[in-house]
Amino acid sequence: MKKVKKVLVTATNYSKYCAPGKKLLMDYGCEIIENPYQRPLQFEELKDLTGDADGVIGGVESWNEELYKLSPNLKGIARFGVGVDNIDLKGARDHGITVTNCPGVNAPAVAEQTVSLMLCLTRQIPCLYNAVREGRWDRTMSHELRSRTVGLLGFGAIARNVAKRLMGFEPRVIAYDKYPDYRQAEQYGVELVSMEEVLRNSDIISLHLPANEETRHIINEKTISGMKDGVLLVNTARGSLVDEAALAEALRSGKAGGIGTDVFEQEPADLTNPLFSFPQYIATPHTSAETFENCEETSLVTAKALIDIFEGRVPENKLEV
Ligand SMILES: NC(=O)c1ccc[n+]([C@@H]2O[C@H](COP(=O)([O-])OP(=O)(O)OC[C@H]3O[C@@H](n4cnc5c(N)ncnc54)[C@H](O)[C@@H]3O)[C@@H](O)[C@H]2O)c1
Ligand SMILES: O=C(O)[C@H](O)COP(=O)(O)O
Repeated sequence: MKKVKKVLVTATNYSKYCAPGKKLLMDYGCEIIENPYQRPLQFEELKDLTGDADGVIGGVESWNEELYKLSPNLKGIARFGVGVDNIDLKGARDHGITVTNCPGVNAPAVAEQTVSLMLCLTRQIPCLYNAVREGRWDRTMSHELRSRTVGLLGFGAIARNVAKRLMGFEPRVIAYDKYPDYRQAEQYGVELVSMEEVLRNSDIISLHLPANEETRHIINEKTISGMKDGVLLVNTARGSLVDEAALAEALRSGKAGGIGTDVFEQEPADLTNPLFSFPQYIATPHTSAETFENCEETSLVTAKALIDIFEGRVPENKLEV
């Protein structure tokens, strides 16, 4: 008889919204252990849960050598998303653990939230809502996106979905990517330029890069000084891409006209962070990918990846180190 596989799910929102993937795993004969907290797990919590897991459907918690040693049965980590900056991939390989992610699956959801943040900033919707509630009939003027230049840093799956969704608003869209794909850029009506040109020419800059040593604090005092006065910044990628102290200074000096973020250097967000004192700073709690549609699709991709691993097949979305 086939041994029951234990699957630890650390990704949040799984129990309610991931029925298709959950069913696939249960039909295969898996026992599912879910994240008892609706937040990223800490090491101490993980180590108590991972001991006899054969597979993990992972969120943004950290996976490292110490945890791999405490997880002798672990054969696969299926990342419930794209970013794998939280997973020691070499360590996983050395312990015979296959890691997969879900490239492109949550891109429509994240792009939609990115464009929503852009619109909130350009049309100043949160500030104006507060004004109405406080009895100020503040008929502030705004720009339309059709007169703006939007600059994308990174032109991968999410950035392309942003460009596609922006088309109807008719801005000029420029982008920088270390590995430029000119055919894709043409398809989405985007001009590929240098990073300096994105910084210098954009009214709105949106970040769509992976988090790694090279991209850490890519938005800092120096790069901000190369931006237009009054620039609007949107970050739905990772908190580590920005130096939050430099962002606060940019808002204080007026160099930045507004900042919209879904991600933070520390999550959950630290409310003592000076950024929260600026009304032009708007934030969501890492929810860009939290849509019903994405959760269902991602649950299927992650379930299929783990079943492939349990069956000894190489999943198509296996990450190479
Ligand atoms: N807020 C959320 O919920 C959420 C959801 C999904 C993804 N993300 C984050 O967004 C990031 C981007 O996601 P994606 O699906 O577009 O990934 P992707 O891999 O499709 O795109 C990333 C792009 O960045 C480019 N790139 C890599 N390093 C670069 C560098 N140093 N300089 C310039 N370009 C570089 C790559 O060539 C690629 O085109 C993910 O890595 C993840 O961290 C956040
Ligand atoms: O990298 C990602 O895809 C996002 O951060 C979404 O991951 P989460 O749903 O686990 O936050």
